Amino acid sequence: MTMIEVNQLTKTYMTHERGHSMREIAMNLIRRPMKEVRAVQDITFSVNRGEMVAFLGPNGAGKSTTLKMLTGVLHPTSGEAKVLGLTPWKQRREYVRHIGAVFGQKSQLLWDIPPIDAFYMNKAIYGVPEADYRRRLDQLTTLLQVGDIMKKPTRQLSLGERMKCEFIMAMLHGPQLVFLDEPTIGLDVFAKESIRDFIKDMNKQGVTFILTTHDLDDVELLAERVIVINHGEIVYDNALTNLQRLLGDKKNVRIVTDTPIRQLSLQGVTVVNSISEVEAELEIDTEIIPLKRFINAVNEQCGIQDMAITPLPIETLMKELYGQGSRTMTAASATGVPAGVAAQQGDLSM
Ligand SMILES: Nc1ncnc2c1ncn2[C@@H]1O[C@H](COP(=O)(O)OP(=O)(O)OP(=O)(O)O)[C@@H](O)[C@H]1O
Repeated sequence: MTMIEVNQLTKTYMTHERGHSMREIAMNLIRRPMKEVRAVQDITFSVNRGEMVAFLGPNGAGKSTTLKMLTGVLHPTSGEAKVLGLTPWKQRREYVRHIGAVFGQKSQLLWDIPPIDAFYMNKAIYGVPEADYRRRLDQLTTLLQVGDIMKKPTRQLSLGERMKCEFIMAMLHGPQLVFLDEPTIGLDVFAKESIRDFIKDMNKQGVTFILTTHDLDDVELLAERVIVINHGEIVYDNALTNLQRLLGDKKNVRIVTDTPIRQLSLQGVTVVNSISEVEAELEIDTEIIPLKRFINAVNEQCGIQDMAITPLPIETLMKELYGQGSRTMTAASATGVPAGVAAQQGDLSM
C-alpha cells in the first residue's frame, strides 16, 4: 500500500545575488539582483507502507529541501505530494499527528527540562490518551534501555542518552511514518548500535522510515532501498544490492604477494591503494578478467600469499553516483527506464 506519492516536485529558491568586488558591493546597496536556485527539480517517487528508505546525496543535493516539503514545512514551487492521503504543506495540522521526525543536529527536547516532562507536554499537544501514553513509554524505554536518565535535565545528558530520548519524543504519539535526519551523527559505536536496533525493531512493527544520512554504515545496516539525489534530481532509486550490479561486476581484492605487485600487469585490474611493495588493494572488473583468470595470473606473476575478495565498498558506489568517481551514471541511463520506475520493477535488467 502506497504511503508517499511524490509527483514532479520542484523547489526553486529566490535569493539575492551578492557582489564580491567593492564596486558590486556598492551597487548592491542600491539594487540587489535576484537569483534562482533550483534545489529540487521534478522528482517523482513513491514509498510503500513499512518500507525503510535511505534518501542520500552529496552536500547541497536537495535532501533537506525535499524532507522539508514532505514534512510540510516548505511549500514547493510546483508538483504534488500526497503522504498518508494528505498534502503535507496544505493539511499540516492534521498531517503532523501521523508523522514523527528525529534530527541528529537539532533537539526537540527542552534544554533545562527533563525529557520526561517534555514527553508529557507532547502527550498533551498530540492528545495521546493516558493508557496509550503509558504503554508506549514503557515499550520505548525498555527497547532503548532508558531508565532514570529521562528524569535528569536534558543538558546533563550525554549525546547518546539524549538521542534515545529524542527517539522516544518522536515516537510517543505512535506515528506511522518517521523522518530521520542524521540520527546517529556523533554517537559512539554502542549508542549507534542501540539506535539502529531500535529503528529496525520499530520498522518490523510496521513504522515506515525515511532516512537521510552521510553515514554509509547506517545505510548498509538499515535500508533496503536507496534513493540518491544529486543536483536536485533523482539519479538512483532501487534496492541497495542492485547498486552493485549497476557498476558491473567489479570486486575489491586485498592481496599479499611474494614479489612486488608493481610487476603485475593485467587488463581490468586497478591498484586503488598500495599498502606496501607486496600488499595492495585492487579493483578488478570481472567482465574483463574473470576471477579464476585473475587468480591464476597473479599467482604466476607475483605469487599469492594471502587474498580477500569482497564486493566494492559502498563508498565507491556512492562516489560513482555522486559523480565524483571515474564516471557519472544514473539508474535511468544504466537501465533504460526512468529512475523512479526502477524501484517498482524491483530489479535492474542488466
Ligand atoms: N533557504 C534557502 N535559500 C536559498 N537557497 C537554499 C536555501 N536552502 C537551501 N538552498 C540551496 O538549495 C540547494 C539544496 O540544499 P539542501 O539543503 O536541500 O541540500 P542537502 O542535500 O540537504 O545538503 P546537506 O547534505 O549539505 O544538508 C543548495 O544549493 C542550497 O544552497
